[in-house]
Amino acid sequence: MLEVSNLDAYYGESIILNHINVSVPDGNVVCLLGRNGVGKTTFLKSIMGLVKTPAGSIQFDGREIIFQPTYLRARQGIGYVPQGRDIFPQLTVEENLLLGLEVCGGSGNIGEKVYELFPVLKTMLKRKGGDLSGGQQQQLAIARALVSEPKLLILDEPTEGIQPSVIQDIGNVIKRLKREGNITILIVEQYLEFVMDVSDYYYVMDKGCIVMDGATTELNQDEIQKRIAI
Ligand SMILES: Nc1ncnc2c1ncn2[C@@H]1O[C@H](COP(=O)(O)OP(=O)(O)OP(=O)(O)O)[C@@H](O)[C@H]1O
Repeated sequence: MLEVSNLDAYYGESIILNHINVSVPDGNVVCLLGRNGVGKTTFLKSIMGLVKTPAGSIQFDGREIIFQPTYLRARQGIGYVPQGRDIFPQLTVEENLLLGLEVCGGSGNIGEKVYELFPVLKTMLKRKGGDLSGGQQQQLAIARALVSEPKLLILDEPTEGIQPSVIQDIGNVIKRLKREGNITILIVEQYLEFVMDVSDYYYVMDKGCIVMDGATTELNQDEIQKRIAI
């Protein structure tokens, strides 16, 4: 589904990512772990075309996308939930969800599926996005990305600053989406238990390089904890 090879990324003249190789197979949930500031968000932004990537390859669904603008990457089926969620606080929940349709030109409807996955949103459609709790905003951001039925869903630290019961709800949604099988998921995350609960495969990043990877079932918690501890 997503094959990233020898990818470099820069902010101005500063190199942030160095020869990154990451593979996200069809139907899998893959997590990228690492300390603060090692380049995880930059990696996700590279996939979306939001940073300078002068070298390497990003193949999505068999097609090279590294030179494509962000809107085309989204239109081809990559849904992105950035860190901090980017909910529009003055718009209602429903209006925020409708914005998810803009990816495919603003046509279509919000499918019932989104409300099945996040029942809490259905009870809050007329509320302002800014009045929701952090956990509800995270659910709204994921729901908004799902409205356009992406093939690949990318989540940047979905558990950050969120209470445990909502983390569990989000984990259950990810597992359900995986079971149902129409989506592939890439998650940047620092919460190891969550990674172990939801993912098939993991990568660890340090100083802009991938330093470890493997199947989640074979993950050595102590070793990873050492690599991601601050
Ligand atoms: N817009 C920017 N301009 C210049 N440097 C940046 C910019 N955004 C991030 N950086 C730098 O790039 C490096 C990688 O940052 P990035 O946000 O990708 O790390 P991260 O692993 O996602 O960290 P965190 O978990 O804190 O989000 C850091 O040194 C950061 O200071």
